[in-house]
Amino acid sequence: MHITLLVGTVHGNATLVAQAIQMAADDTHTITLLPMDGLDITVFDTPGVFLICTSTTGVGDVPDNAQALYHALDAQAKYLGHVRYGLIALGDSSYGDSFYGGGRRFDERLQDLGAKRIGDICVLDASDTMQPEEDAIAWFQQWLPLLA
Ligand SMILES: Cc1cc2nc3c(=O)[nH]c(=O)nc-3n(C[C@H](O)[C@H](O)[C@H](O)COP(=O)(O)O)c2cc1C
Repeated sequence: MHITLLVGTVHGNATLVAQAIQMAADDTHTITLLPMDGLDITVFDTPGVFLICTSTTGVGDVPDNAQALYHALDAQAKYLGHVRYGLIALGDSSYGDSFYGGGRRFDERLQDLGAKRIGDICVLDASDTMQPEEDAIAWFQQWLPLLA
């Protein structure tokens, strides 16, 4: 199965997590890692499933490189009932109510458009883990069988 791994990041933590996931994939899955920069809703026409890996900036906002794609989900809104996705959300619980808000924004908007999230959100809390890559890989190994 093909997985398109969409990465939203400010300082690169989400990219490191995404690269670790890509390295951890077995032979039955191919993963294309795509920084979100400049993407629009047509990326969801790609065959296969999607894995969104995004951090949060500002006060619960999506990273700058994810703004175009996030806003395209409004500006180019269309039914995404064919889309299945997983979500890895980086954040820091010290931000209180805006904790992993960037990931939650994508999750809410994609579900508004009919997309189906597979599995629970993988929340990587900078205040809680020193090993986000390892945590993400452990989540990913549990997530893959849910795609069958
Ligand atoms: C300026 C700034 C604002 C942030 N705002 C939030 C926030 O509102 N909610 C949250 O959960 N994390 C917030 N964070 C924490 C980041 O999401 C977290 O450090 C993450 O690991 C950064 O990943 P990145 O390097 O891929 O952007 C913020 C970090 C910075 C530097």
